[in-house]
Amino acid sequence: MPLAVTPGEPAGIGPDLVLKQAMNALDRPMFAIADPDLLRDRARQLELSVEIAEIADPDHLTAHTAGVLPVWPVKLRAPSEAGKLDPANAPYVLDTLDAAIDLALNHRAALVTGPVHKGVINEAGIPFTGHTEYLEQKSGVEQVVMMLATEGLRVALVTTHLPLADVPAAITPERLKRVTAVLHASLQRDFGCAEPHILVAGLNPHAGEGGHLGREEIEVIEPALAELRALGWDLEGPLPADTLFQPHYLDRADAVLAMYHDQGLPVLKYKGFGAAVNITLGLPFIRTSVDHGTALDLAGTGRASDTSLGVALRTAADMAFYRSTTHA
Ligand SMILES: NC(=O)c1ccc[n+]([C@@H]2O[C@H](COP(=O)([O-])OP(=O)(O)OC[C@H]3O[C@@H](n4cnc5c(N)ncnc54)[C@H](O)[C@@H]3O)[C@@H](O)[C@H]2O)c1
Ligand SMILES: N[C@H](C(=O)O)[C@H](O)COP(=O)(O)O
Repeated sequence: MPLAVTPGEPAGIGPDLVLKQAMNALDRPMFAIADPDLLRDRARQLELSVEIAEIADPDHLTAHTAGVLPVWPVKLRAPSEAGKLDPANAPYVLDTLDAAIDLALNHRAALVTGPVHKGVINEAGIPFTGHTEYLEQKSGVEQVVMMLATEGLRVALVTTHLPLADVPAAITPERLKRVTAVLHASLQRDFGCAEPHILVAGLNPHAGEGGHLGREEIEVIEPALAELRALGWDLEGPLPADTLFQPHYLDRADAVLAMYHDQGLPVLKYKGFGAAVNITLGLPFIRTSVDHGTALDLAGTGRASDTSLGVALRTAADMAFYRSTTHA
């Protein structure tokens, strides 16, 4: 199965990184879903000699040729300049995603996404909080989970892109159980963890300090974990988030479940920014992504690092291989 790559925001670094990766010898075929002229222009700007080869069908792609980027064409809505956002191209970004989702749902590709600019999509009048939520909605599954991974650490999130003030109310026993179930199943299915050991963070400082610094641990998290432990699952917590990210806990853990975005991701990115991958668990197809944003300051300069895109491509390829060999 080939890897379908959406470069994301056309004014960002996504197109640069896909072109850079196309120069490499990749062990699985890759194609971009994008405007071929955007990629030709960006290749010229970066002085990268990549041949843009338009395709009508990704099914015949059997191997990657270094220096050639097959492209499933989707037209820009307006001319795009590196570093300059234009809300007119927000629908283009979603067009590329929709084309990719359609292919992935039909088992014709695994999806690897470049960074989109959530703000400019909203400025265009389109409500959009992130790929994760968009993919959940488009594929009709009840619950997906955002997990970022780097060497030695996996961090999954109970809540994703929502204002901090809305986080406590969003952490319900039902959500916690659904998210933990998706994480548990994915660790078994895709990462070879037969009996996943999951560290669960508390929500409040010191995991609520016995109820003196917040009651969500006592009233929501502990009862939900007790129900899941009755299934035989190896869940440790709720643990104070400030002390759980240390070898004493991490050495025997398969993943950390953080309650919200900025509880878990700063630690993960401090450890592995540029060498991490964002994986959406619970979809009916494989989706990985980069660990960074659109970096408008670097678009078209050649100074953006493509290492995280490399990790995202390898992770998607490894997951596809693992699933094909384990018939998962
Ligand atoms: N996968 C995604 O779609 C994704 C992920 C994160 C952020 N975003 C979006 O990106 C936009 C900008 O976000 P931000 O400014 O917080 O984060 P950012 O990752 O774009 O930039 C943060 C800093 O890291 C640097 N940087 C980022 N990627 C780099 C790379 N590949 N090589 C070298 N340096 C790099 C940037 O130059 C900047 O200094 C926001 O709209 C955000 O929502 C998208
Ligand atoms: N939360 C992600 C991160 O910090 O890297 C990022 O915003 C991308 O999220 P989506 O994959 O949902 O767009």
